Amino acid sequence: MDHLNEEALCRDALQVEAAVLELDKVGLNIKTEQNALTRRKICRVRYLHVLWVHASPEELTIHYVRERQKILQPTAKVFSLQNSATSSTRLDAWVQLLLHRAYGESKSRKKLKIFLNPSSGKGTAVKLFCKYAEPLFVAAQCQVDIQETSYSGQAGELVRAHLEIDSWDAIVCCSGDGLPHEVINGLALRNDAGHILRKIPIVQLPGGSGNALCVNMFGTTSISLAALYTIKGVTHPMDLMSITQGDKRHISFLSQNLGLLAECDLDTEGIRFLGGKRFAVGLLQRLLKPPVYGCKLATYSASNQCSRDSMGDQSCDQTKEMCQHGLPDLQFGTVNDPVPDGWKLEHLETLGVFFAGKFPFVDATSKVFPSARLDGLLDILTVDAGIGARKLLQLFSKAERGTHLTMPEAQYRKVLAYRVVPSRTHGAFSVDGERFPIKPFQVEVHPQMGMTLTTPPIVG
Ligand SMILES: Nc1ncnc2c1ncn2[C@@H]1O[C@H](COP(=O)(O)OP(=O)(O)OP(=O)(O)O)[C@@H](O)[C@H]1O
Repeated sequence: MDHLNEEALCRDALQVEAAVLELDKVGLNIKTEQNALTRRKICRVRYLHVLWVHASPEELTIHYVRERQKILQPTAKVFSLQNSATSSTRLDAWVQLLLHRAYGESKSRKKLKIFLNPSSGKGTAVKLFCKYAEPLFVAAQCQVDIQETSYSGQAGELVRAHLEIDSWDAIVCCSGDGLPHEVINGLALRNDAGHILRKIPIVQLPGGSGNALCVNMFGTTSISLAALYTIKGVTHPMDLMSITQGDKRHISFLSQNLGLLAECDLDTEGIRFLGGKRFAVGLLQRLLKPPVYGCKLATYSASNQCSRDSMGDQSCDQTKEMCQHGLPDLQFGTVNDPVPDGWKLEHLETLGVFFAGKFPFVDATSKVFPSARLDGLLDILTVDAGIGARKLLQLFSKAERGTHLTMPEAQYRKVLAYRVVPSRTHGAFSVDGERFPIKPFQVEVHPQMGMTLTTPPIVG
């Protein structure tokens, strides 16, 4: 390396013993010489994959991941600085530059509260976490506080009572969508719910059968990629919803699902070992004789009044102001109040599917709400039970790509709030994938009242 001295190197390159480390637009290039005369070997590491870097007077260590088929393997390279002429100031500046490019806007060395649900999905969440996610958090120097839940409700109790919750950079649920639902509802019971829900990102590592939060925010079902995106993720607000039923108020972040598709989820618990495939099995079992879930539907939509978009940030700011402490007041009252003026009433006597949601994907492969976004509105899909097996199958196979809305049988609405009064008293109704009783319910959106993490821009 004699031909390369420090002056000859630009600010982005660092000479260490037997190697030159260069930072270009997309990553770090480690150029090592094979022997004194011959070719150089170049190892390229994307900034996304750099987890941590630290330097002592003797050596420089770079922790990064190697990606093979969506599985990330943490690894480290150590470079001797013994005979290096590089000054410590320059070394520090280079390390800071690399860390800055590796993390961008994302906070490095996050403090993470991690809940593992041993009963999620096929029951492998804990094993998968230990094998594919934890080593990445360790290599990235995250402070992790890991808790395997012992019973349903424990994570909710803990986040409700925890005094120093403000110090967590994210709450990570290695689970299905039920545990994030539980955590959000635990936070919602705090006196400072409005502040905390808005501040602390809730993140999912895919450990269940649906894993919709992870798929929507990180675009993956790989647990190691989701762990990397948690390490490198940037904060992203999410709309939350209040659902009132009887005298209770719950918070929902994902969906409300009544009828055929809820049965495919809730009534297939016996074939849990199939993982995500149990939804498809449930659908095939019901295709020829889909259940009928007639209901009265009242909706308050963007066309009834100005849309949330045209209201700009106003409604969001109002929610912010209202909920600095506990939850905001309900704008449309509860399900026990008379239906507010100006709502549109429909009687869907032969309804088969009622599905309302806030994110495009409801599980890893079903893009039921292709136009759902952070707009303060809720998307609703209804399908009549009498459309026939062929059309039903066509509709749900198209939903994989979100192209089902071109079918006239798929009724799609965007609303600010709605109420459903089911005709039945038994059957399947789920909120964020969790079973709820079949009773009248009313839902309204709280724009940007929640927080999560999304993939950093350097994912490209
Ligand atoms: N240790 C535990 N034992 C039993 N149930 C638990 C435990 N910890 C959490 N739970 C409950 O398990 C329920 C389901 O959790 P989760 O969504 O993580 O799994 P899942 O139902 O398999 O996933 P999916 O929603 O993707 O199907 C939640 O209501 C949660 O409160």
